[in-house]
Amino acid sequence: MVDHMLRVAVLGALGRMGATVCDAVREDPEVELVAALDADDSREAIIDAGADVCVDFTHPDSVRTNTAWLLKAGVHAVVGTTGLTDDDLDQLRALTGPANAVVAPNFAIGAVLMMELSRQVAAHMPHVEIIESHHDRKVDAPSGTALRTAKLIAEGRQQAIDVPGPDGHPARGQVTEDIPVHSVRLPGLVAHQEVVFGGLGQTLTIRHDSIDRTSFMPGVLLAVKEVPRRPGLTVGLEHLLFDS
Ligand SMILES: NC(=O)c1ccc[n+]([C@@H]2O[C@H](COP(=O)([O-])OP(=O)(O)OC[C@H]3O[C@@H](n4cnc5c(N)ncnc54)[C@H](O)[C@@H]3O)[C@@H](O)[C@H]2O)c1
Ligand SMILES: O=C(O)C1=N[C@H](C(=O)O)CCC1
Repeated sequence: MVDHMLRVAVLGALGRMGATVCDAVREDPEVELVAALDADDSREAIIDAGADVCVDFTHPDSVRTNTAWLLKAGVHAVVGTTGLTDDDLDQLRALTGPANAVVAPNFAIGAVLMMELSRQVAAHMPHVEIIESHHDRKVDAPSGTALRTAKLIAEGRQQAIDVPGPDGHPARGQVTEDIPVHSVRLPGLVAHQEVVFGGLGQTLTIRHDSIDRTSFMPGVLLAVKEVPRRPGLTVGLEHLLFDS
């Protein structure tokens, strides 16, 4: 357990999210920014700075090795970068022990609620498609949030009586967990998602919009403060919000 002000490092500090996280950490009196690193910097600086926790908002290609390195080095990891597969998560889980990790595809509280509500609705309205819309500099599609939403909806659908049959979904988005996901990439957008359910003579749409990257900061700071006391790997911010 940490008995001093929590020392925080940020990987990806020059990026859109990393720079916003650095500002948020600097403004929070309970935590201290001790290292702000980007692609050209050595990760050893995290150790040299005595960081307790490192936040990763880098790139889907680097997040696996960054997180494995942090856990082996005994630094708690808060990971917002998308692209980790279930196999990656299993491998990272096996590396926890010296340190813990919280991985979340979306740190916005509203997005977490959108995903949880979608899981609940899917038990009653299993016919569903996802439309996710992001800024045009985003490197991955579908978004991590959409993939996680599909996984949670698949869990919810297991409670449903009227499960949709395998009708193919021809050429309509990328099908994941038997759910078509449509990805829109446009300048002017930040991060948005609609989960559209259809039933007999009715639809239900759950929509979340991040209109500014500050929307993710309360969730990131919560994870930074919680990760030292959450043993192992925690996937999804909902566990920090809803689990006792
Ligand atoms: N979980 C969430 O709430 C959430 C929110 C927004 C974005 N994201 C995800 O965060 C990631 C980053 O998004 P962004 O918009 O900030 O991207 P970005 O391209 O603006 O920033 C990424 C930064 O990481 C740096 N970088 C790349 N490899 C690195 C490495 N090995 N070590 C250190 N720095 C490295 C880049 O130089 C860049 O400055 C994406 O995967 C995105 O999907 C997640
Ligand atoms: O801007 C991004 O990139 C975002 N990525 C996450 C995702 O892929 O779900 C979260 C929202 C913003």
